[in-house]
Amino acid sequence: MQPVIIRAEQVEKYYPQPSENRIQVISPTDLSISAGEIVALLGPSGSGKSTLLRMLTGLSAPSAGVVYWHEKPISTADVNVSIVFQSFALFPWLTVLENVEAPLKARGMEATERRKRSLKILDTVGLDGFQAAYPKELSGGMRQRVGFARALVVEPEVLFMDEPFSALDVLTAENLRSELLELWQKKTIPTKAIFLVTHNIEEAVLLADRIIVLGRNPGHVRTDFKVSLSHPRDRKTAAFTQLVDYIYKVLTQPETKPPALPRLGGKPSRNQRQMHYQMLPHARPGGIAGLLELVLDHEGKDDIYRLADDLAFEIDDLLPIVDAAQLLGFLTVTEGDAAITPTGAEYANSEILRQKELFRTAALENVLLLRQIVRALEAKSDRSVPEEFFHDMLDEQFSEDETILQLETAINWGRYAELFDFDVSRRRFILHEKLNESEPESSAEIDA
Ligand SMILES: Nc1ncnc2c1ncn2[C@@H]1O[C@H](COP(=O)(O)OP(=O)(O)OP(=O)(O)O)[C@@H](O)[C@H]1O
Repeated sequence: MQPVIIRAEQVEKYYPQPSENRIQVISPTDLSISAGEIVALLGPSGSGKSTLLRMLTGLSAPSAGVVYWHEKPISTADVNVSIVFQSFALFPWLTVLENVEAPLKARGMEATERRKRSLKILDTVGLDGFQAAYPKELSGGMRQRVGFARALVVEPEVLFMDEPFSALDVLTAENLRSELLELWQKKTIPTKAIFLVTHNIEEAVLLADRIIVLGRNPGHVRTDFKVSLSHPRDRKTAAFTQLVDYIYKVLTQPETKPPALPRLGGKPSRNQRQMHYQMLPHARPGGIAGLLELVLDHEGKDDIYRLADDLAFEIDDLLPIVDAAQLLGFLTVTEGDAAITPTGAEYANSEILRQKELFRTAALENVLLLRQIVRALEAKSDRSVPEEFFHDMLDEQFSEDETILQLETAINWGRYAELFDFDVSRRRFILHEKLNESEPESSAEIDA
């Protein structure tokens, strides 16, 4: 067991109000950070990730509870941490070298020693030759390298990062992430633990040894688990995708107790494979069409957070719509950037009947549950099947609430695509007339 460096005991954060009520941001929370681990903190907007980070670093005092640093209250301990911010937070009037020297200067280090250390760390993070440049002369990626150099130059025992890669383009972010991981794994830096706040599930799974998911209203730990995948981690492996799917599911079902972590690695079991296809994001076709039109308006590609901003949506409300568009093959998402596919663009540009046709083809190709419903309906001479039949099937994999939501979504999509109808009073699926009359070839497609 590695020693615990930071331990938060029943820490809370609330803001007093003029009235008697107070705004509770973090409810009483226990959390610790041990040597040797990279901990990623995920959670929806406003769940208190940055607030928790600030309390763990000593930047902000908890309203109640205590943060211990090597078992000493943080207020009296000799704390050695650095923080890397999303916004880089560099001094624009100082050169790269002066920016990196600043924290050493603040600690009273003598000039020659501090220059020597700063030049060495600039070299380590790939900024050799840029000492005399000013931040405004640098690209975002280079600026964040300065941010890392400035954080690492003090040789922090714990390195804190608050969404350090989210302001960077995809390739730069990927590059910096793997360089940081290399420094950490080869022990080029003496840092003993890393604490990363992120919105990016894949980033957490790529880097972290442990992932904590916060819930909100008020902020609390929903789940805290170890990631047992070995490095380097490959996004394309089954284990990686299973873990990303699992976290996604936890984040999009804030009211449900997180299920047990799936067994990772190897071939996914039949159930896991099915779940991968059957977990329908709770989105409506109208929402999907709206999103695609907006992406098309933004020249076919945009950052998901910017899209959420434009729509005045919480990111967590937008994610199921993005996920649905992705599942249908209308959108691809890489590292937070959504790009419309040719079919997606055609869908966004078409009139309603053509849209339905495109949706129908995409749904039958990509959504196992819809294929299963249509196939079952076609197999019946009266072209109708009770809802209960699918309810029982889904019930084996999902909670009761989720089963109902899955069926609601399937009914919504199936009706819109004119694949089938649903008789609410008899709770029965009915094969859509048009499908029988005008598309006899659909069963071949369904069997494919
Ligand atoms: N001074 C304050 N007074 C009242 N409420 C505050 C104050 N500072 C922060 N909050 C609230 O605390 C909550 C948590 O904020 P915090 O920035 O820690 O969340 P977060 O999970 O990091 O969010 P994001 O992912 O959007 O950065 C938010 O609802 C915010 O509005």
